[in-house]
Amino acid sequence: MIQGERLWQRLMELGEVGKKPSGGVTRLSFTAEERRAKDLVASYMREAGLFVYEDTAGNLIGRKEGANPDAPVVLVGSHLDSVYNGGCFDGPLGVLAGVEVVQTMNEHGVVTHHPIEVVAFTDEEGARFRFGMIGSRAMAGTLLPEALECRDANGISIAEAMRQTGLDPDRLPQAARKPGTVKAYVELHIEQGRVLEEAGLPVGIVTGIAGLIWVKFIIEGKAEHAGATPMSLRRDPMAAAAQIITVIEEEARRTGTTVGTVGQLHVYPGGINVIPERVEFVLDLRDLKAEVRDQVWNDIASRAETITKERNVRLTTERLQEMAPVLCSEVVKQAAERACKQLGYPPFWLPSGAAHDGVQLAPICPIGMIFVRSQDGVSHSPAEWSTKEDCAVGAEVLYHTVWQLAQGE
Ligand SMILES: CSCC[C@H](NC(N)=O)C(=O)O
Ligand SMILES: [Mn+2]
Repeated sequence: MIQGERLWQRLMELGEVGKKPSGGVTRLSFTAEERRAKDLVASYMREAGLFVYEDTAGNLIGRKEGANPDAPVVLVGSHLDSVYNGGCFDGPLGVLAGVEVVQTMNEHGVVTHHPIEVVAFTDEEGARFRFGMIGSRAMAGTLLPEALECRDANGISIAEAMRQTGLDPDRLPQAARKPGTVKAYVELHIEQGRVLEEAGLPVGIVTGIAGLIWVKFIIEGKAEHAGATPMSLRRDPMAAAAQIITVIEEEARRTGTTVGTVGQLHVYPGGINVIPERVEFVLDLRDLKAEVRDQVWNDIASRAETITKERNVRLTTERLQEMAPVLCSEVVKQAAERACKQLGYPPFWLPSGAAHDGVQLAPICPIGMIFVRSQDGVSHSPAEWSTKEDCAVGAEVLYHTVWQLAQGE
């Protein structure tokens, strides 16, 4: 039913927006690149025969009316923003597959009981500010006004960034969906891991989404001369940071299910011949079980305290964001299972180590996800890749899943 070639062409065209000479895509929220991406996707949505609008959080939405326009809407989509130097599938595949699904329905005169809305959520990745999922948090009504004071590396707040793109942050709460107005949320996404590739399957059904915490570590010591300061007299925050990052790896490995990463580290003042005054880094810690993740965090925090006391440096930690693990709903999983069987693909269930907007929507509606195989499991990199065939299979499974959810009462 769906047109795999059209989906692929749109994916490749959108992938050029924000592409850097490195071949990676950088499309941060509330930037000119993201605006260009939204304008391009809005044009696809209009080609698909959708009513296109943006809500007050900047979420781009294309609506296909239902036989009963007052029935709760079936939401399908993902995000268009990226990490720094990312790939062209993480996010865009889910949005463009959603457009492909409703365009195919319109082209075949398919009318569903429920309206369907394709959504491109604002800032899922959290690459620009200290937390992510701004658009889906706003839609769920959980984004507090004070969160908009959070600033990026250039000191620009979310509120200012919104104003720069023509949005009024004071109106953001209007993006919240009233309880009972969303029947379900379904997202197609690349797996970003290698489980499907190991299983030799193009698609999988997501059982649950891992819960994460992002914690900023600030370690303050004493800036001194690298050559004239004996090792025994130093209060070196970099050496402490190195020891703590090694502890993070040790503690995360211990459970076999937890993952701990430090991908961002800043050194002040940053001179080759200067023992640093301050070192800052952010821990990304995740597990499918909150209690396991939190126990690992407690162990890391306790050992970090001991290390910094022994080294006579000052440790401050700041929790930037926290998301509880979320289980996908039976109603969506079963619809996806029927879709796989209908299309001749063995249903295969797997968890998501990556976080997704469905985590934010889970309190207001049933959520579910379908994964498409990632080549070598690579994501958040220019090497991120899925084949045209696998993307088409994913979109086909999404079509039959959304169709079932939008038909029933
Ligand atoms: C704001 S949390 C970051 C979300 C991001 N999601 C994906 N799919 O890469 C991640 O899992 O890193
Ligand atoms: Mn991502």
